[in-house]
Amino acid sequence: MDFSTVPLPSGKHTIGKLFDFEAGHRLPSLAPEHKCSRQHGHSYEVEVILTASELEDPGFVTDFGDLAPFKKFLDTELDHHNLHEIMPSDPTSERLAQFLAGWFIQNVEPGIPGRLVAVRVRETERSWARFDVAER
Ligand SMILES: Nc1nc2c(c(=O)[nH]1)N=C([C@H](O)[C@H](O)COP(=O)(O)OP(=O)(O)OP(=O)(O)O)CN2
Ligand SMILES: [Zn+2]
Repeated sequence: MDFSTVPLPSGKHTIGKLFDFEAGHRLPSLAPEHKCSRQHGHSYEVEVILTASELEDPGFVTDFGDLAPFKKFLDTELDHHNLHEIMPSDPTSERLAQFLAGWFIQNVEPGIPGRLVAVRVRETERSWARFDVAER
């Protein structure tokens, strides 16, 4: 069969990569009777989502392997830490997603062709928050 005539539609490529870490937190701004005001921990899952206007050889938005500095940051600075050491205000999933987007843009983006679109943070199997980076 000849597949050379299959048309390639115009559109945008998006990639994502999942990371995880374990950390403790509490949300002190909540009422004392709220369970999340007490110290507790989560197995956090973080997904970074990237796009690029054009693919780099051999057809990547960004080589998944080039996201290794983000994994190193999570492993050394967040894994088995208390998130209050890192974030000044209540470390909700929403704020954590925004903070991680900022760190990624500052420290990983300059060395890769892709641009960060969003960061999704999952605290539990059923709860997640996503921060969408504004158009740049
Ligand atoms: N919008 C948000 N709401 C809540 C956050 C948050 O970051 N953003 N965080 C919490 C707590 O951290 C809590 O640990 C997680 O909440 P919840 O989903 O209620 O956790 P459970 O697994 O215990 O949920 P159940 O459905 O009750 O089992 C609270 N809210
Ligand atoms: Zn929590």
